[in-house]
Formats: sequence, C-alpha cells, structure tokens
Amino acid sequence: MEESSAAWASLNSGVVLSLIAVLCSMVWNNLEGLFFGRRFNRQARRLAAIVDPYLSVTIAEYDGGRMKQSDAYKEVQAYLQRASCDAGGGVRHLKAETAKGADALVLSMGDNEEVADVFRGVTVSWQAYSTPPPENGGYWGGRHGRADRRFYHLFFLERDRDLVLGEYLPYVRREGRAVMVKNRKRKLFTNLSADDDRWWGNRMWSHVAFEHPKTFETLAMKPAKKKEIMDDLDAFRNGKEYYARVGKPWKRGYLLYGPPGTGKSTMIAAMANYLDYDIYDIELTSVRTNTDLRKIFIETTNKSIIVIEDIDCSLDLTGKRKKKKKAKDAAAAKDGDKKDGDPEEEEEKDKEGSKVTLSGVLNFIDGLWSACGGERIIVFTTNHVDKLDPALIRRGRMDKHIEMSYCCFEAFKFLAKIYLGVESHHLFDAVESLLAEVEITPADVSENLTPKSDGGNADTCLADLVMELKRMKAEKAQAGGKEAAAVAADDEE
Ligand SMILES: Nc1ncnc2c1ncn2[C@@H]1O[C@H](COP(=O)(O)OP(=O)(O)OP(=O)(O)O)[C@@H](O)[C@H]1O
Ligand SMILES: [Mg+2]
Repeated sequence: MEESSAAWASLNSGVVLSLIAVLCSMVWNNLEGLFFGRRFNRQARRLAAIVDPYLSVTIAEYDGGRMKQSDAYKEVQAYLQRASCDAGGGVRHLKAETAKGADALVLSMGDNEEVADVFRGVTVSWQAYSTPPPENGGYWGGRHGRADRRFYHLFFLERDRDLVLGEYLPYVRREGRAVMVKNRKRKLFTNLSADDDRWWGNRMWSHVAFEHPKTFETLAMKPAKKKEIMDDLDAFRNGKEYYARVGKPWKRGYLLYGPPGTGKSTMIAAMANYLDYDIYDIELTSVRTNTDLRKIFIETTNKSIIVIEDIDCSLDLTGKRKKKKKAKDAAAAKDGDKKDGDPEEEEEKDKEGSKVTLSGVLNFIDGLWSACGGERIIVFTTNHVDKLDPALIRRGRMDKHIEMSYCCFEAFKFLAKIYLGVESHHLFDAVESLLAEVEITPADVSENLTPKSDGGNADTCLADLVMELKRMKAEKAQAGGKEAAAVAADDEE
C-alpha cells in the first residue's frame, strides 16, 4: 500500500513537473506571441521579461543637445512608415505629411503607438512616444525648450542582441534612408527671424515646395561654360571618397557674380534641379548674431544648396560700414542702383538689425562647424564682386567663381530656339552685329522674345529685339558723345 502510494506520488510529481514544463512553454509561447505579436502590449512585455529579459534601445529626436535633429531618428521614422501602415500592424493613430506627387501622403505612427517588425525570423517591437519639455526648458532654458521631446524605443530579447544591434539597426537606417529619398519632395527654405515664435521650437527654417522649372537645358550660356559647371557639380556630387581622402569637409563654394538680370538666381535653381538638392536661402539681415548663424547652418540637411544672395548688400562684411555706405550712396546716386534704400532708413536697420560679422560668415563657410554633415554647396551672389572682402571669396571658401555676363550671340541663339523654336532667321545677322556693340542681359532678351499678343510670332519678336538693340546702341552713342564733349570742355579749361 505504502509502496503503491509512493509510486503514485512520484508519478504525480513527474506528471506535475511535466505539466508545469508544458504550461511554462505554453505561457512563454503565448507571452512571446503577445509580446512581439501583432497584439503586443506592455504588460505582456513585463511578464515576458521574467522568462527571458528584453533589452531596449532609445533613439531620441535630438541627440546632440537640442541643436540638430538626429539622422537616426529621421531614418527610423521613415523606415517605420511601412510597418505602421500595414493593416495588421495594429497602429490605430497615424500622422500624415505631404509627399512627392500630387496627392500623395507619407504616413507614420502617432505618439504612444507600438508596432512589431520581423527580421530574419526575429521579432522586435517599436514604440513611439514623446515627453513634455522640462519646466525650465532644460539646457536651452526659456522658450528654447518648449517643444516636446520625441523618441523611438526598440524592444528585443537578450538572445537576439547581436543580430539586432549588429545587423538589424544598420538595416533599418539603410532602408529608412532609401524611403526618405523616395518620398523626398524638394524644399525651398528661408530662415525665420529670431523674433519669430517658431524659431524657439528648434525651427530656424520655414519652407515651401521647391518647384522652379529652370534647368540647364533652358539656361542660356556658352555651351563650354555650361558643361564646365555641370562637370564640376558632378564631381562634387560623386566626390564623397575624394573629400574624405584629402581630409576636407564635403562642401563647395560658388560665387556667382555679374550685373542684374544675367541669370544668377536662375543658375541656382538650375543647379538645385540638376543635383536634386534642397535650397536654403539665407536672409542674412534676419540673423541676429554669429551664434544664430551657426545654429541655422547646423539645422540644414545634406544634399542642399545654401544661398546668400546679394552678399555685398546683405551686411557690412568689411567692418568699415560708414566708409562703404558712403561709397554705396555715391554709387546709387550715380547709377540709380536698385539695392540701396533711403540712407536714414538703412542706418536705423543697422542699429537694431544683424550683428553678424565678417568673421562669423567666414566661420560659417569653413570653420569647424561647417564640417557638421556634408554634401552642401554654398552659393553667394553679387552684382559687385569688387566690393567683397578678399578673405570672403578666396579659393577654399568660394572655390569656383562664375561670371554671369551679358547676352552673347550663342546665348541669344539658344534663347531664340527655346522661346520661338527657330534656329535660323534672316534677322539673326542683324542681332549678331548689334550684340557685339551693346550690352543686353539675357533677362531683357528673353522679355523681347516673349510674344506680347496672340498674333506675336518669331518675326515680330525678333523685329522687336532688333529695334530694342538699335535703341540701346543709339543711347550708348549719345552717352558717349556727351562724355567726349565733357572731356573736351575739361581740356579747354
Ligand atoms: N542665362 C539665362 N538663361 C535663361 N534665362 C535667363 C538667363 N538669365 C536671365 N534669365 C531670365 O531673366 C530673368 C532674371 O534672371 P535672374 O533673376 O536669374 O537674374 P539675376 O542675375 O539673379 O539678377 P539680380 O542680380 O537682379 O538678382 C529670369 O526670369 C530668367 O528667366
Ligand atoms: Mg537674383
């Protein structure tokens, strides 16, 4: 009896142990399913952690203080778009942003949503969340720290550590970058004034979609010069390894100079379209200090053209404001320069406006901070290259100087083909000889080649252009005559 009860007890304990084992494996399988399955929840994760500890990685939106949005964060956000939109993904709240293409939207998971992902048979889980800023705004203090802190949390089991950290995360970043390129809608940014409220939420820039239609195919300039510029841009775009090898930050400066209407701004649009880059158009007079200039630079992204138009007028970059202002006022009085305003008004602006200095701009172009990120082109434009400080435009800062000049016959033929669809015409000879005598901008030629009425055609447009060129020639002769008379009068005295 005792023997049989002992056998019974041992059988029982064996059964109980097996049952416990079966139960444990069932619980674990279910927990694993719950934890990493589509119907994932936080409680299950806690329970699962008892059986097999899970690890987590946090990816913050801002990893270098509050200065620059982390690339990893943006890549994870882009990567998770697909999983978030998957019908079985369990994400109920999505965020939408406009994307490339007329009606397209980019959807990503909303805050506090969770989504599972499978990589080589291993299941991991992502959670998006945000926390309100600290009361005092944290390190940046005051209004600087107003924006919420946003994060992604990645959860995975300890046994998958090597695969997740060594292979999955690099894979997520690569895929995320590919998604970003695919959805990328090019943007034209302008810097917000430091007084603008949005500036403090880490938004130094506001943007619109960049939709300028100008390309190198429709830019009139000597073909050899155009090819040289396009080759230079190609070399830059493909130069990542070269720049790393020679130890230079991956950036290049272009100085575009020439009279108004010769196509400097148009050239920037063509460059951006050719390279498929964004444009950051800096209004230097809205930048208060050199530190602010640095901040707005850091907030620019790779694959971008950073533009400062009319650099000679944006600021006094020589530190000799008074002297230069006098010279500018004199020049304005002489040739009615469009860029100079009322002197008193200008002085007022100087007092309350920007304190950005020449050294601030030099630092911005090639100081230590300029090496943050890469693949950036910096373009300055000016009508008066001779007014710029040599330090600002020396090679190494502005690596390539491009003169945008008056319309030559080659450029005219190009414009006639684009605007009128003609490659030869009996008036071409007259235009050629007149262009050799007068200086007309491509902007003026384009205007004359634009039909003014429904009945306008190549004949009328070319006749208009010839008439305009003749008028300019007569004006020039008259001005020359007056000058000669003045010289003769001086000589007589
Ligand atoms: N080389 C060119 N080829 C084709 N169109 C041109 C060219 N240059 C100027 N244009 C036309 O002339 C207009 C004015 O050109 P743009 O604004 O680029 O001149 P700009 O040199 O930037 O002048 P500013 O110094 O006043 O800023 C544009 O609408 C553009 O279409
Ligand atoms: Mg311009």
